[in-house]
Amino acid sequence: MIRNAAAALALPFRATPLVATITLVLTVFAGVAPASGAWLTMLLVDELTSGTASPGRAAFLAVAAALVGGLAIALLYLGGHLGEVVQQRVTLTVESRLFRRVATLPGLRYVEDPAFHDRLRLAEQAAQEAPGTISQFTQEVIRSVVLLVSFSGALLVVWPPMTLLLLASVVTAVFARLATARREAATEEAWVATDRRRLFYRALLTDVRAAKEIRLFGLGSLLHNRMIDSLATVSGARLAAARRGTLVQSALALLGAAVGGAGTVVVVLNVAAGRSSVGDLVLFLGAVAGVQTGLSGVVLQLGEAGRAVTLFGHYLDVIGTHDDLPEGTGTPSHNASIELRDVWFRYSEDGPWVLRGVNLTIPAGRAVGLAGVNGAGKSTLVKLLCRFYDPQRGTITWDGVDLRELDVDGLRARIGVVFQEFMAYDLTAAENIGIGQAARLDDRGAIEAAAELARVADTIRALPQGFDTVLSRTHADDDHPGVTLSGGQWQRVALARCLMRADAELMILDEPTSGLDAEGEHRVQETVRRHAEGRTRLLISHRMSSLRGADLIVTLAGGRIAEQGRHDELMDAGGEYARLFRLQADGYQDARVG
Ligand SMILES: Nc1ncnc2c1ncn2[C@@H]1O[C@H](COP(=O)(O)OP(=O)(O)OP(=O)(O)O)[C@@H](O)[C@H]1O
Repeated sequence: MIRNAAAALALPFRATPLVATITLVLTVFAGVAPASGAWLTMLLVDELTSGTASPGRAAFLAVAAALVGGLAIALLYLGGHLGEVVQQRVTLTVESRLFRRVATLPGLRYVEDPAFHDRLRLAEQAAQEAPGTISQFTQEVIRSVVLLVSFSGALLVVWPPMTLLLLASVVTAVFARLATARREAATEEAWVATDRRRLFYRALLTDVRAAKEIRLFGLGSLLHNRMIDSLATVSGARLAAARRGTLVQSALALLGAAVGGAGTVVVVLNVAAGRSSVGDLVLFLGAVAGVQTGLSGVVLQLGEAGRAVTLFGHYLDVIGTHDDLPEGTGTPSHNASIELRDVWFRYSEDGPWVLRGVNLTIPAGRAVGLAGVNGAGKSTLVKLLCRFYDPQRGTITWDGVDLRELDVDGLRARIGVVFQEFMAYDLTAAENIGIGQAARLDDRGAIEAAAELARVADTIRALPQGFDTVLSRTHADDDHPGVTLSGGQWQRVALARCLMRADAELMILDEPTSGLDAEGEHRVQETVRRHAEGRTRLLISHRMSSLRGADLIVTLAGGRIAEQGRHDELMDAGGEYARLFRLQADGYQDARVG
């Protein structure tokens, strides 16, 4: 808690040292002003009721009291504005640090972990709320501490026990508020998973990709009910926490009023008995009102700040998250010969093994076809080659060097991939292709050449704004009307994106032509074959005919390599490959086909 609060408090000074310091100084002045005003008013009342009042002195005191009052208000506004400046800078700093950490996580472990997403949501919430809440609270505390100290000094002069009584009620209120804040933060943490489901249903209801199924299967009410149920559960829990907090606050406010009232009676009796002056009474009333108002502000904000500080811990956790893969430093050679030795892999410690001792050589410059039933582990193997995870046992080497020893960005720069679940970005056609090599995002020649290779260039040129057409209906506007491509056209765009990496030594194509029409598939395969000649290729497909021309065909079954060889060898062997090949070939037999 203390570590979180210290880090949160240090943030404004890190984000904008000068403005934060000026704000701090102004805040101290703003705290001193009310007590100075009350003191001057006491002197004025005593002057007027002394019986020997000097008009010049009285007028001076009146002007001074008015000036101090005006200055206090001006300082309050100025401090408020500077506080806003600090808050904006801090928000920028924390958001930047948070998402830099997320953007630079090398592996997929955290991104696939729901607990990490929950922490990230809490961290983002804290990053947005905490700096403002905490810096406002800090200002309030400084102002109130100065106020409390200065008025306590004044109270000590009038009636010392009152100072102790007020301080005691302050300490009680502070502890009660902190306990409530902790409960509120715990509520937030406990319900974040439920809230995640609410957001999931909410996103589904508005997702254009889900819209067809939601309508056809009539899922609208179901999803809506689930979303509202999640919301009701979370808001019920929040209300319960808030209710307890309000009860405690009200009780404390009554206690404060009783203490103030009792003190006032004592001082009034003292004035009536002639032991204190009327000025003392004025100062006392001003002090009690000032301290109670100031403190109720602090105590109210204390709840918000306490909650923000607790949640801020998640922000510190996220930015302090260690890489999910150990860092390598080696540069991969240009010779992409790949070797898997007894590779075992599973997605979680208690999950089933997906790969169970895979041994495979992918020779440099050769094409290897990979086949296997659904769930055999083909895409998993691709993810290991891209080093999104490390195998639990065994090694994968690139030209003899373990992937763990290579710089991960350097390794990935040498690989061009069409993933089975490729992304369709809501960007222009040129950007959708160019991001395959971000450094050449503006190289229109290279982008068009890649589109030609993937045989999608003519389709794109025919769009309303050619390569500048936004491939999205969601993010289009009047000036940039968007279009929706067909599934096969998108697949060609993804292939063009992969082909942007003209110098990639390893090309991985995971079902790259499954959505293409028969002629398109044939042509694309021909073009890719010619273009990728001499590079190491891993081709995954359920269409056995696509793999036929590969230098080596491998089938995965039960997490192991079941067979490998050239097409003719595997057909002669009569194993799983031959069985699947014949099955698919039979599907094309028709007496009318010559
Ligand atoms: N991110 C993940 N977390 C946990 N399990 C996963 C993950 N991705 C895949 N799996 C599991 O790993 C196994 C292999 O999946 P993989 O996607 O590698 O199969 P595949 O051979 O590519 O299948 P398909 O032919 O259907 O594309 C499956 O049982 C799947 O449920």
